Amino acid sequence: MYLRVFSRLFSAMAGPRPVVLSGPSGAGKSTLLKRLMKEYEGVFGFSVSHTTRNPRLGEENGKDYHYVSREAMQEGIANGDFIENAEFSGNMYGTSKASVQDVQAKNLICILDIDMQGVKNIKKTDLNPIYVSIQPPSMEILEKRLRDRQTESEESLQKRLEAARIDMELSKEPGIFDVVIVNDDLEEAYSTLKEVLIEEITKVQEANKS
Ligand SMILES: Nc1ncnc2c1ncn2[C@@H]1O[C@H](COP(=O)(O)OP(=O)(O)OP(=O)(O)O)[C@@H](O)[C@H]1O
Ligand SMILES: Nc1nc2c(ncn2[C@@H]2O[C@H](COP(=O)(O)O)[C@@H](O)[C@H]2O)c(=O)[nH]1
Repeated sequence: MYLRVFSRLFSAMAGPRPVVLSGPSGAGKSTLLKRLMKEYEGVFGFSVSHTTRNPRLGEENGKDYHYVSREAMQEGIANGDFIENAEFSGNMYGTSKASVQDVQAKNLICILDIDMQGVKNIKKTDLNPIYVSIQPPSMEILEKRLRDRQTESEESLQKRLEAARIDMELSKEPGIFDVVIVNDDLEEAYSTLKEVLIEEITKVQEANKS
């Protein structure tokens, strides 16, 4: 009895669980998370990663990513500023401790959009997120989505497709993800994602009322 009360109290004090969205480049993670953040304003906060890749048209420094040089990133890693970092498609990416703390300090659900290497490294920490894999319906559809997005050179596209093949295989392994969502029909994928997160969403909404 006391243990149950204590554990409820502790989980309320600890704040909402973060959410890790992972899956192949082009599967639809950003599309889904942007929609979630728009519908549930004041509930989610995005963990703004660092990257050495160049900004895409329309992306903003400090909002989509912190765009940094390889040297600055390596220095930050050496200083212990990052929870995890990875090399993906010829660029460095990483989640800084500050980016997660900024969101958690506001008692929001922290969303991390990270690749499979990041997932494996986050599992070694005490972050305790809900792990969601967003998968495309097929390699053919993924390739079409990536090409239509017009953000990648042919070289970058091929590297991303290669990483996607590995990601799609690994996502089938039991125990890595709490849920795997196939993003075929966007409305269906979005409503499944909301169902998965509704408990945490409600917690934050209740806390915001008081
Ligand atoms: N269900 C869907 N049906 C059709 N197109 C989609 C669907 N979901 C996303 N898209 C489109 O596919 C493209 C890739 O989506 P998005 O950029 O969200 O992927 P991502 O997983 O965030 O990729 P990355 O990891 O490279 O940032 C976008 O142009 C997006 O509009
Ligand atoms: N391990 C990490 N992976 C990250 C991080 N931020 C983004 N990503 C992943 O990189 C790829 C490519 O992203 P893009 O914006 O260049 O298309 C994608 O799979 C992201 O999930 C991070 O901090 N750590």
